[in-house]
Amino acid sequence: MRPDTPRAPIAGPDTGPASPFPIRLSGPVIKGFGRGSKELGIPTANIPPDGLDAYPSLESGVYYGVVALDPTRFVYDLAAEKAHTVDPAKEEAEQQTQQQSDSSAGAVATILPAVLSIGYNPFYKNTVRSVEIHIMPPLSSPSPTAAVPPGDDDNNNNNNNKQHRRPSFCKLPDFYSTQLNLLILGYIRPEYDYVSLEALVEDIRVDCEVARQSLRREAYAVYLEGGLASSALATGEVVQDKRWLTAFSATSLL
Ligand SMILES: Cc1cc2nc3c(=O)[nH]c(=O)nc-3n(C[C@H](O)[C@H](O)[C@H](O)COP(=O)(O)O)c2cc1C
Ligand SMILES: Nc1ncnc2c1ncn2[C@@H]1O[C@H](COP(=O)(O)OP(=O)(O)O)[C@@H](O)[C@H]1O
Ligand SMILES: [Mg+2]
Repeated sequence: MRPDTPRAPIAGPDTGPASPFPIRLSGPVIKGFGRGSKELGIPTANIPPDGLDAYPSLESGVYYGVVALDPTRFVYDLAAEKAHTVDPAKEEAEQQTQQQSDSSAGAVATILPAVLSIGYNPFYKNTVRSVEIHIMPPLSSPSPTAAVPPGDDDNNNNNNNKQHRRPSFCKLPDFYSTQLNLLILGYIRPEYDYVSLEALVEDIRVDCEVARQSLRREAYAVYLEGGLASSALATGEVVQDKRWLTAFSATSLL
């Protein structure tokens, strides 16, 4: 059960990802148990856990990192702060008629911050291990999971309703079967069982904020979109990791 202790606002060393991080994981987005969006209001993109075989001592728990999705299937427009999916069949037809496509011709993947859980979801007592990734808006956008200051709670204004506003989480258009690349950069906490669904949701909300604050540090921000620009911490290894993160083979169109 979750211990009744306060949460640290940042996780992992300030100097940047320490061994075994960064860990590269990749796979198509698969179906989970269908609880994330429906029960918790927190969609999680599940990928097969096979890639973890290379890290047999990696413990179950909550981690933060950065993700990219195959841009021939899913486009996140940073300037417009909007996302849309691409229908591969339509794209192919357009390419055959030599028309220029706005979305996928030479499209480059956008890197976004993420928080993820690896394990058996003790609250739900799963018997199979899952890797579930919640993608967040860029750090330059307002955080949907920021704590609501006391008094700003809509449901508590002007009446005696004791109900608190449920936190909102980032919701994107569905991108099942799209190839997802993930770099895990740090560990946040173990997975717990909870006294209630609300307590689980609140801890995941805090995980999102811990991940965002942790990724804001220079040695982690270099992994994000535009993060290499002026940093002395942008080493050759970081460049290689980002190249891997945003590389998608043409076969993922099939
Ligand atoms: C950041 C994060 C932290 C999580 N922490 C826990 C946890 O401590 N205990 C738990 O049982 N499940 C945890 N979960 C998993 C949720 O219970 C899970 O996302 C939900 O069951 C949805 O599963 P589904 O994708 O199969 O629908 C966490 C998920 C995320 C994204
Ligand atoms: N911010 C987000 N992070 C991850 N997945 C998202 C997000 N927004 C929408 N999705 C979509 O929601 C799906 C996951 O929803 P979820 O309720 O967890 O279903 P499942 O149990 O099938 O994983 C993802 O596969 C993806 O298509
Ligand atoms: Mg899921």
